[in-house]
Amino acid sequence: MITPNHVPGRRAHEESTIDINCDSSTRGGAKGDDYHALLARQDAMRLRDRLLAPARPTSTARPPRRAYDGAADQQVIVRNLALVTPFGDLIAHLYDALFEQHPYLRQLFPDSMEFQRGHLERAFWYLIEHLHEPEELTAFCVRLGRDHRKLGVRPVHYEVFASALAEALHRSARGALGPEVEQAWLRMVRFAAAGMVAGSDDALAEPAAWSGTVTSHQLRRPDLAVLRVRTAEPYPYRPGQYASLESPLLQHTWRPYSIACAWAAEGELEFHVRRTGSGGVSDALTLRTRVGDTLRLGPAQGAMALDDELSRDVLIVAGGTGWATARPLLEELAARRAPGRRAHLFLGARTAEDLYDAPALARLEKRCPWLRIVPVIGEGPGASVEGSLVETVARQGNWADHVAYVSGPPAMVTAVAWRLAGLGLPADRIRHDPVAGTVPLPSRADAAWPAGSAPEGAQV
Ligand SMILES: NC(=O)C1=CN([C@@H]2O[C@H](COP(=O)(O)OP(=O)(O)OC[C@H]3O[C@@H](n4cnc5c(N)ncnc54)[C@H](O)[C@@H]3O)[C@@H](O)[C@H]2O)C=CC1
Repeated sequence: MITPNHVPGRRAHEESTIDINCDSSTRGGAKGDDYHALLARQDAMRLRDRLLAPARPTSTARPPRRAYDGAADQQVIVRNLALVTPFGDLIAHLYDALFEQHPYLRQLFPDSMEFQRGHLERAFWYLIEHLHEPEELTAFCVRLGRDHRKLGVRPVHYEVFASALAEALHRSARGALGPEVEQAWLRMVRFAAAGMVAGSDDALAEPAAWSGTVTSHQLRRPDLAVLRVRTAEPYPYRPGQYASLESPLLQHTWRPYSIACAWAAEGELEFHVRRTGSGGVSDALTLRTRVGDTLRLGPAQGAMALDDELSRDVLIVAGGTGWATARPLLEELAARRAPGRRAHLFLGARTAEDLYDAPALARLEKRCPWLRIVPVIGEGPGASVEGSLVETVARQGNWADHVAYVSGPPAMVTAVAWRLAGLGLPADRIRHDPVAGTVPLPSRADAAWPAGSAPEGAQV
């Protein structure tokens, strides 16, 4: 079996710290916590090496690796896709091979691999689609590598992954895979891995994951909770970004939730969670989490932050708990809006009671005369007479000169984004977080969700 000691190109300081094949018996009873303690020690050594090494540019400033001809590999891979699709089978073979070769790695993954497989499939499609754009691909992989630290993934695992992929490609192609196709796939994955390692290296000075204590838990609707969480260490983020949360009730299962406050007053972050079914993270966070419980948070992510220059009027369209993304943006706007600029908030809710954060809305409305708030109620008392959220937005303004921020159910985000694009708003001014689904969006911001995460209710 491959161990880190056999992995080519591995740096000396990685040799002594982690044996990825270790299990509880070989580690004298070491379980997941000890594994993460080992990783933290390894990170500290990598950081020390880095600080003592001569200065080098960060990944964002790093020039693209010109030697890699991604476009050529893209052609080879695309021409031979039939050999290894559907990816569902390839990915099943891949994880089988990975866990056969390195059983210890199984404990880094959730019990159910369903989401994981979906994410990897999306990641493969994303890689293949962007292989001719190395800069964009590198930026994506750098972000992914930073995020993967929370999962316990370390540089050495990428080569192990490539080896399992090679095995899976052959199993999928049933002996018909030539060396040209195999090598194109492996070069693609190693190119991505190099970006992820760079992202992980750049993030060495921050925790792989933040520990947070629940300080408040309010059930605002039978299926909707507002939680406040105080992190042990400062948690850097920009208003509009999201964090992946892991509950101790469902280890290794992470779900993204917007950080619903612009600033962490007294070190506390706010999250709004709608329960989407039984047994999942949203179920744990709404119905089975109490004050005093500890959650883990991945690094803040997402491209929904306000521009540095606020030179345009702003349109915000939010549906349901998508309000959690909208609220911090408005709070930040209230603090640094350019004189004369206006903002419009269209907030969709199933019923009037589902406007679950009415006091915060009322405060904003009172404080911000430049803000127009349009609640769009789906049914019952106060139901909108203008139709759906999308229709109401389309009817109530000329949005072509605005910058728009859209958050909510994936189908809503997709519908609003297309409608706004149809009304003349350029795609690069329609901002939204990644949307898992099969319908393409007008912008190209719909990159794959980070591994181990998916929006609650996402149609992966
Ligand atoms: N909790 C959080 O921090 C965040 C959650 N989200 C996502 O927002 C969604 C919120 O779910 P719920 O609160 O249950 O919202 P919901 O299902 O109650 O929908 C809220 C509103 O969105 C609109 N809408 C829903 N489906 C639509 C469709 N197919 N087309 C057009 N408009 C539609 C309607 O106006 C509806 O009243 C989830 O998918 C979640 O992943 C997004 C950002 C942050």
